[in-house]
Amino acid sequence: MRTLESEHQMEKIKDHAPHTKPIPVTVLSGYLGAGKTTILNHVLNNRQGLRVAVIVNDLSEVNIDAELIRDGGGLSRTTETLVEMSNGCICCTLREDLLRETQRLAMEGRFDYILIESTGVGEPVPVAQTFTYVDEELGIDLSAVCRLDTMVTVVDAYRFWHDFASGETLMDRSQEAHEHDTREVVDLLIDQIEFCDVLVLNKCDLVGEAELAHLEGVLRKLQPRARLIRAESGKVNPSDIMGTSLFDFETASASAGWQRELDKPSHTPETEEYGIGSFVYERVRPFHPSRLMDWMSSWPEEVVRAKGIMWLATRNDFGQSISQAGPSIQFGPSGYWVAALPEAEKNEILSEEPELREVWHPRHGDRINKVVFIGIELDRQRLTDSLDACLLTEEEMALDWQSFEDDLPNAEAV
Ligand SMILES: Nc1nc2c(ncn2[C@@H]2O[C@H](COP(=O)(O)OP(=O)(O)OP(=O)(O)O)[C@@H](O)[C@H]2O)c(=O)[nH]1
Repeated sequence: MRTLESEHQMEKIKDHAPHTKPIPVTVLSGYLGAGKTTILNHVLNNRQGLRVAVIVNDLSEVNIDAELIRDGGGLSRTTETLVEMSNGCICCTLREDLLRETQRLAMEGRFDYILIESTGVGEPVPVAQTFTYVDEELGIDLSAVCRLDTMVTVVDAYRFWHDFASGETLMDRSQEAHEHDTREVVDLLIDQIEFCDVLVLNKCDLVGEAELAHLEGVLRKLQPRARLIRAESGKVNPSDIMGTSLFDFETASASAGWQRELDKPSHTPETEEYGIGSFVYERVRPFHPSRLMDWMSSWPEEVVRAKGIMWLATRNDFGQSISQAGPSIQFGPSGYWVAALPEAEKNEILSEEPELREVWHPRHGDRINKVVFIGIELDRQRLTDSLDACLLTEEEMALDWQSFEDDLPNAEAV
């Protein structure tokens, strides 16, 4: 059944007359060594006659993955193309090259499909954006010649928790994309997981069933929309990652587990598989900066991911963004509260946004603490109580809020 469906899907791709219809594109992301090249080779060896062009991006000068694909025997030398993009990352320094090369391949008119392997330290959002906007400077509109079909993220089932908890930066591992790259490994893992249509959990041969099921539960919570596929040695059905038509920029941008949780009208707790749960902390009262700082420095270990907006008494005009994944915590100003804007501007926004009017507080406007916590065996009551203890007390509410000590980070957070 699956094979027939899969053949049908691949036939449908071939039916796209390459000269008239935009060529579908799949992008493979995933941290270094997760198995992207292995999957690519497997798919190329099982591509059922599709004419595929491949773009392989490598940070180093020598494009090892390109060599592996050439040696993997998946591509026919005469009819297919392997484009190597080395010495940079297609999500930043080589973005222009990606635009030009993809356009060139699409316009050649001899391919049914384009497969792109991103570097392990690449972020999927900017790569996907490349397909959705018109580059005025270069005069390239990729959407006219190709169509982003599927964003795939490969996760290494064996290394995941190790990388997640390592607390290391890419620089610590000499894996930085450029000299000012200060990203943490865990933030990259999360960015890749939260923005995709298909999650391939690879290297399942190296992990026991119970651990796999648990990891799947966590991934589903972090990314509820994506299709989740287990794989060993990159063996996925090509139709799982090609011709799915799953990609849509806006949908993908709103598909992270925390986002979905925030967007829900009510936050009733759901049944928890393997103890993996989430909840939203919501209070219309500002935090005391030094108590919040103490709270953050002993961050509860059971929280895997937290994201949201915080209201700090000492920064009454700006909402503060909080984004945590494992040991990485990013905190800083994210934008003006509407309530802090000049009267005319505030009224204009309020007249245009009925949803905002609905939640508007008579005294504090849109100022609020709203944070999603995703974790394992979360003790909601304890978390709630400990956060409540960081809010201003009745007495403090009547004091001058600027008099409180504030040593929290003040740089813009992600
Ligand atoms: N045990 C096991 N090893 C695997 C599996 N998939 C891939 N590997 C091995 O893992 C290593 C890394 O695989 P690659 O496919 O090169 O990973 P990648 O994501 O392309 O790596 P980078 O290009 O460095 O980002 C290779 O030695 C593969 O043979 C798997 O499912 N199980």
